[in-house]
Amino acid sequence: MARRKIIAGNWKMNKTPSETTALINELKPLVANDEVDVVFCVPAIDIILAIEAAKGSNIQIGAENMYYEENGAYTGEIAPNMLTDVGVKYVIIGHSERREYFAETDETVNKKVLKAFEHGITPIICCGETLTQREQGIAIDFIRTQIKIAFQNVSAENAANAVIAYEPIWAIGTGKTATTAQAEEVCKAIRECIKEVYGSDVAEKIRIQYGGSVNAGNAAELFAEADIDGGLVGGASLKPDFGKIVNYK
Ligand SMILES: O=C(CO)COP(=O)(O)O
Repeated sequence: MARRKIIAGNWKMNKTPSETTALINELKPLVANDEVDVVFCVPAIDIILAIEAAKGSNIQIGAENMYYEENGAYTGEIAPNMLTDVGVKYVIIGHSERREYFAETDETVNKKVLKAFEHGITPIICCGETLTQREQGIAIDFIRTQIKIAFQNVSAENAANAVIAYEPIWAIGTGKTATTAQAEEVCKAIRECIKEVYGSDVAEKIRIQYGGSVNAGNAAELFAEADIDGGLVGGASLKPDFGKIVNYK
């Protein structure tokens, strides 16, 4: 079964609201491609303007984070219904930068994933090993644990619609991409793990992205792999290069 590719940009902590409209207007014609899902995950304060600017294009807007409670005394957090209220369809959950700098754990990732589905938002669930873990040969074991905890109590129907982003931490923002074989090996292992939990139907449907120094030069080779269904792109998503990544064929 052919899975539709999903190519998402993660703007991280870049671009002010005034820069947002200009960047989306610049990229809009470059990312026009009806054969893939194109998502821009932008800072919370940019979301409303991004949605406005993306109107009439194939770009869907996502958030970079979300809290797992409905509302209340959680200063500084964004609730799921604040995102759906303005038309957000995707949310990145458990990016390694959030795990490292903002104390996110596999357990909070799981709570956020469940909450996102409850609100009809598709989570882009991030996983990935450190360089030490890779060198010690425990990368796949580590990622299997991340995945199993992230999906606890997630129904098969929801799991089939989830997106997983495999992002080796040592490849993020370093210019050091995993080789195509390394990326495919782990994405395949993730699909195998999903198959063990949910069966082959869900495993065949779920989309698995690769992220970590994806650029216009390596996207085509990565996305041609059997288990890589697109990319989560950081630095290169802020430039016209993103158009080349989306139109990688
Ligand atoms: O973390 C990433 C996307 O979420 C990858 O970032 P870079 O593409 O800048 O390496």
